[in-house]
Amino acid sequence: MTNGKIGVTTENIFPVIKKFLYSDHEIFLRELVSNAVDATQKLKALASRGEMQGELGDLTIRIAVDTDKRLLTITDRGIGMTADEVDRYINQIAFSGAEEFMAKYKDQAIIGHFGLGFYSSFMVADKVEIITRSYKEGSKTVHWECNGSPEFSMEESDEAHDRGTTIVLHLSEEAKEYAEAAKIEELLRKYCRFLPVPIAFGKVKEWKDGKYVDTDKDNIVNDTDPLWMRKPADITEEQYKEFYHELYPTGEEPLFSIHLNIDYPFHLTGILYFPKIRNNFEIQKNKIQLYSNQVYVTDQVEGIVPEYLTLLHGVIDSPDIPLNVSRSYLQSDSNVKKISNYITRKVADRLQELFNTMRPEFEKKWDDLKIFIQYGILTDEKFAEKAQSFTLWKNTDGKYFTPAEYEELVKANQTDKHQTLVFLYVDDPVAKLAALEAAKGKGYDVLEMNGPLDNHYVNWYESKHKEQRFVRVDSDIVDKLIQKEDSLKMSLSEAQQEILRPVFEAQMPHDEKIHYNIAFEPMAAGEAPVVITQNEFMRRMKEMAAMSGGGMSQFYGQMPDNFTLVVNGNHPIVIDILQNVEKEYGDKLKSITKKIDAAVQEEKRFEETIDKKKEEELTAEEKNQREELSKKVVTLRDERNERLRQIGEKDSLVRQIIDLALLTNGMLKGKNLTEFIQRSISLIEK
Ligand SMILES: Nc1ncnc2c1ncn2[C@@H]1O[C@H](COP(=O)(O)OP(=O)(O)OP(=O)(O)O)[C@@H](O)[C@H]1O
Repeated sequence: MTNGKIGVTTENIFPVIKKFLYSDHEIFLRELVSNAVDATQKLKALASRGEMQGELGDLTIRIAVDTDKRLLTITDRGIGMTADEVDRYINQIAFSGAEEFMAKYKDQAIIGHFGLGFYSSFMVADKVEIITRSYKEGSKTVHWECNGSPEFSMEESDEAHDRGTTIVLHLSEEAKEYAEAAKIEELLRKYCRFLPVPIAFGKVKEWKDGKYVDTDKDNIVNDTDPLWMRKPADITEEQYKEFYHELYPTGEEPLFSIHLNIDYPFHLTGILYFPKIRNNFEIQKNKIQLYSNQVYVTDQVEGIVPEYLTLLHGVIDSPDIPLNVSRSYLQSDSNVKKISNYITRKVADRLQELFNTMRPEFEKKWDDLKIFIQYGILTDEKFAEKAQSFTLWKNTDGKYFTPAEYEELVKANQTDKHQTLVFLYVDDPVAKLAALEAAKGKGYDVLEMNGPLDNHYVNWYESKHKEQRFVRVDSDIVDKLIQKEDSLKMSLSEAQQEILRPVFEAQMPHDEKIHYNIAFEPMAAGEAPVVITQNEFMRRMKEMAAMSGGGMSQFYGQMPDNFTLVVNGNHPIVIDILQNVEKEYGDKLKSITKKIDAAVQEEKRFEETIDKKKEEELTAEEKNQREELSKKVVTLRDERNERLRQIGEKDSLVRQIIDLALLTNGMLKGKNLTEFIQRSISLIEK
C-alpha cells in the first residue's frame, strides 16, 4: 500500500477546479468515457500490431449508477494501467496537466474543457476510485483512491478484476443528480452519441405483464460508425436524410447535404445540411454540432464556421480545432480561419455543382435556399464572388434567371435615358396587382422579392453594379419607373394644379404613422385617377433599419412612412373635378385668381427693382413694402385655399378616387373602409 501526495504545487487544486468549471460540471462524464474509449482504441491498435496476447473479447464500455449509494461507475476493457502507470499518468501527469490548465486559462472563457481529463471527476465526486489491471501479462490489480485532497492511496493486490479500468465516483451531495439513470442517459446522448466504441447503459427494456422489465440485451447508447466518418461514395441520399432526422428528430426534410472531408492541412470531416426554414432564421442558429474525434464538444460554432453558415445544420468533426481556448483566441487563430475558408469554398463548390448538374431541382429549392445564399453574399466577400454564378432571381411568372441571364432579358426595354438598367420588382404581387399590371402593360418584366434579406441584397447588388438599379413597381407612377425620353404631356396647367391641390388636401387620409404628400403627374388617361407610390430609397432604409434592430431601427422606426398621392393630370375625372370646383366657387374664383396674379406680378416687379441690392442696403421703407406685398399674396392665397378646402371637403368624388387608390394598395382599413362602402352605395343610388 502506497500513500502519497499528488505531484502538484498548488495545495488544493480541487476547490478551484470546481469553482472554475461550475457551469459545466457535466463534462466530467465526457472526459471519463473518452478516456475509456482511448484505452480501448489503444488496446485494439496493440492487438492489430500483434503486441498483445490473448483475446480482445467484448470491448463494450459499461456505465452503471447506484442511486441510493450515489455511485457512478464507468468500466472499460481497454489497456488498463500498472501501478507504475497510475503513478505516472494519474498522480503526476494528469495533475500537472490540471495545474497547467488552470494557469493558462484562468482568465478566459473556455469552449471545450479538454485537457482537464480525469480530474474533472472531482467536480462531482467526494471520492474517486480507480480499479485497474493492465493488459500486460502478469499484471496485478491496482486500487487507487483519492478524496479530493492532494493525498491519495494506492494498493496493488490480487483482487479479481478484468483487464481494463473501472472508475467509481462517490458523488457529492450536490451532484447527486448524476446518480439518476435519466440524467446519465441524457448526458450520454449529448456527449457520447457517436463515440467509436459501444457504450452500454443498463439493459434494453421490454413490455411484459403490464410493465417494463429489463431484457438481457445491453442498451447501447451510441452509434459507433456515424455517417460523417464513412466515405461519401458509399452513402445514399436516403442515408443522408435519415442521419439528419437522427440529429434533428423534429426537423423538416433538409434541402441539400454537403459532405466535408479533408486531410490536409488539417483534419476535418462532417456533414452540413441546408435546412428548410423561412423567415425566422435567427432562432435556428447554432444547430451545427462540433465534435473532436467523435466526442461532442459544443454547438457554439461561431468563429469556426463562417457566420452565415451558422444557419446550417449538421456536424463538424475535427481534432485540429483547438478546443480548450477562448472564443476570441479561436477567431484569430489562423488554422481556424483556414478551416472556415475551406468550408466556405466547399459549400460554394457544392452549390455550383448542384446548379450545374440539376438546375430544375435547384430552382425548385431556390425559395428556401435563397436566404442562406443572400446571407452568405452579404457577409462573406469570397462567397459573394462565387455565388454570382448560381444566384437566382425569380420573376412574377415563376421563372428563374441568373443575374446575367436576367440582364440579357430586360436590357433592351428597361434601360432608362441615363443608360441605367432598371430591374423592377414587387414584394406582394397580389396586394400590388395594379402597379404590377401597369408595369407589365409597358412590356416590363417584374421580379418577385419578398425575402427578409432582399432589401439588403438589392443594396449590395447596386453597390457592385453602378449602372443598375432596383425599383419597386409601386415606388412611382409607371411612366417614371424607367424614365425614357418621350414623356407624356399633362393637360392640367400649373394654375389648375394650384387650384386642385387644396381640394385634394382637404380629403387626405389622416394617419399619424403615415405621411402623405400630393403630386400631379401626366399619366395616360386610361390609368387610375389617383395612384399611391412610396419612395424607393426611404422605404428601403426604413425596412432595413427595422431588420437590423438597435439604434438605427429606433431612429428610422420613429419616422413616418412616406407615401405620395399622385393625381393623374390627364384623367377625365380629375378634369371633371376641376370643372365642378370652378362652378362651385363661381365668378369669385376668377376674380380672386386675377387678384392673386396681379399681386404676384406686383411683387415680382418690386423684386426686380431691388434686385441687385443686398439685404443691409435696403431702406426701411423698401423692406416694409416688400413685406406688405408678400403678405398680400399670402393672404389672398390663403383666402382662396380656404374656400377651395371647404369645397374639397364636400367633394365626395375626390374622396372616392383617393380611397380607390388606397384600396388598390390594401391601405384602406377600418372606419375609412366602412365609410368608403357607404359612400359607394350612395353614389350608385344617385
Ligand atoms: N480508463 C483508462 N484506462 C487506461 N488509462 C487511462 C484511463 N483513464 C486515464 N488513463 C491514463 O491517464 C492519463 C491521464 O488522463 P487524463 O484524462 O487526465 O488526461 P488525457 O486523457 O491524457 O488527456 P485529455 O483527457 O486532456 O485529453 C491518460 O493519458 C491515460 O494514460
